[in-house]
Amino acid sequence: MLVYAKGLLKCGAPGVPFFFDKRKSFFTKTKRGFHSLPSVTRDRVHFNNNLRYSSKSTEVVEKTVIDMDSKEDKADNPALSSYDDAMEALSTLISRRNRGDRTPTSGSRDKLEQVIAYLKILDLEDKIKELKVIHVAGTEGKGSTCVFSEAILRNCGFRTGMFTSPHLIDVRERFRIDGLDISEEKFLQYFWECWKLLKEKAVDGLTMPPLFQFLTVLAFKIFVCEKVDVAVIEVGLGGKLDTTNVIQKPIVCGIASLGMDHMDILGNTLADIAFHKAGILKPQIPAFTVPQLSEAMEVLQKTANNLEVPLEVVAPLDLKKLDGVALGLSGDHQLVNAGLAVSLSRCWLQRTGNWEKIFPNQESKETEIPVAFCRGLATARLHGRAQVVHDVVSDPQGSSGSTETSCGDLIFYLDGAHSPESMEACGRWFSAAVTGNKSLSTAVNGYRRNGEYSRESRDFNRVSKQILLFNCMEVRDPQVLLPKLVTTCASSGTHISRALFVPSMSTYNKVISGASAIPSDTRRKDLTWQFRLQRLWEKSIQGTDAALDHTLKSDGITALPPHDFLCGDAPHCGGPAGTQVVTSSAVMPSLPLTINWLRDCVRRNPSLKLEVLVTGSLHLVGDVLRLLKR
Ligand SMILES: Nc1ncnc2c1ncn2[C@@H]1O[C@H](COP(=O)(O)OP(=O)(O)OP(=O)(O)O)[C@@H](O)[C@H]1O
Ligand SMILES: [Mg+2]
Ligand SMILES: [Mg+2]
Repeated sequence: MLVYAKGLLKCGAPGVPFFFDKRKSFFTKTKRGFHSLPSVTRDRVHFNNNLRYSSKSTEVVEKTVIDMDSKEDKADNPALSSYDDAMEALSTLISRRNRGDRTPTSGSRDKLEQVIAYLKILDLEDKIKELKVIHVAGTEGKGSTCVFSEAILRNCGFRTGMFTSPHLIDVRERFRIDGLDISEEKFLQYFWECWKLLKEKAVDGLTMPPLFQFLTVLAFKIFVCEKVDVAVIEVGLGGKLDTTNVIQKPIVCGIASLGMDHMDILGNTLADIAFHKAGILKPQIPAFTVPQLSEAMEVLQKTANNLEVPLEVVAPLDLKKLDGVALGLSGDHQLVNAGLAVSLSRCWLQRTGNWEKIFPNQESKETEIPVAFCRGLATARLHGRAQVVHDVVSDPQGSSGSTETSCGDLIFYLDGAHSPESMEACGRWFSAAVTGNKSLSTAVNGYRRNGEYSRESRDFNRVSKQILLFNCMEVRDPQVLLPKLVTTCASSGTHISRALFVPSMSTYNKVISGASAIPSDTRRKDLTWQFRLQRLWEKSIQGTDAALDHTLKSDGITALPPHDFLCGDAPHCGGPAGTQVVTSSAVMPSLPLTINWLRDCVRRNPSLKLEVLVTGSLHLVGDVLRLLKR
């Protein structure tokens, strides 16, 4: 359903394609990846898609069969494994905490020692000391800062490795080599090498690592074997006790914007959070951060002083210095991340002795941004951060293949904000994007179908509606997140007229790939959380006190709202028998049904331009991208 535009950006660098080809068949793949191994015949391939969905609660997927013995055989011979086998093996490493259970676990202080033990088993303990690392912590903007830094150094001619989290669609997104997700072939090769060694040697006191620890040591394995010049590494959670903090001597450290998230683990004050993040600073290794609230900055500065770290606060990037080039990631907050990335990259080049070689005439012009840096900043890409996707809704009655259909427009604005500060950033970006969208020049971090520009003239006759598609994890506080979003949008002139609350499809106990099957919609879901979100929306944002379970059928499945729910000025009217309840929101039974319903809405109303902000959870954003991609 989706077409992306791969074009030349203003600075002349080719745009990086966002979605890569769907997975090639296993047979092609193994032939390409493992030439020396015996050829594989179809009947030896074992796909384990035998899944059952729980009828009870939050999308828990239970495997009816876990055939791990045969997985071990595949570890001996990667050519026998499919990508799904690797995902299934990975899923067995998911611990309680990954599933949203935040009960404190004991022994986290020993965690880094445990990671070092895994590195020893993989013969990586000394080799990772050779990696030239940029290490980035922070509450918001870590991933974006990493992506900008990686793109800058790649455009300066270096072989780059980047490890970020989380992934949205496929676990390989976490591992980029030279700016591209690692190939399946290489992933499987390194994955099984690590898996096998750890399985063999990790016994008794040292069991298999939990998921994030495994992924981190796998990243080290990949970067060492791929001989990257620079390894850009994002902290998973916090800093001090994070698995990535086994890095002893990075070239430079970055601390992105700090805010209130993961308080259950990091502490309830900004100072507590800053203390954990500052835990990545290393004696005398230069560090950069962005402007922070004084409560956070004091802690960062104190830690830096104790470690004799030169800590520099970097101002947001001045767009004028980019010579008219737009950043590859949208939103004003990205200027903050880009500024940090420029300083990190420059410092990395200087400390590795490359700055003078590459820019012999640039010493005196430190304040200028080299052209290679601009190219990196303009071509950096990251899914689900201020990403715009124009959906292509086909008109069953219209002339097929024509861009001039009689359907309305459906545009998704996707941003994985999930903290109060990022909600504000997201609200500002959404408002600016929908207001500026009339010029149709905003979709840098997104897609545009061919011929889209022909629609411009029709925009005058369209009725634009901004609606919200929202979910968040239960550990987060929607009482803070939702009002932050709505008031930020309102103060920038954007009124969100309707809100849809929907459960995510992704599960916390299964690692899936881009090609994994989309769960069927036939199962019943527990929508208690979504009804709570809706009640909150109606009460504290709309000021209504409606009895909201009117759409809930007796079998526990909600009905979809009528199609005119989004376009008319009159809000949704309905209610239990004999009552009239007026709402500006709805709980949707599932994400696939919601996307289809939105498409139906614009099919039925050619004058409607639906601008859907998808936010609150990176899982939700990833799921929507996955659905739009198909
Ligand atoms: N500098 C910033 N200030 C405020 N919000 C930001 C900033 N940078 C990014 N964001 C918000 O945070 C979201 C996540 O951005 P990004 O992936 O770069 O951060 P992250 O720290 O890696 O997040 P995560 O905790 O999901 O790993 C964005 O979608 C955006 O809403
Ligand atoms: Mg976060
Ligand atoms: Mg991240």
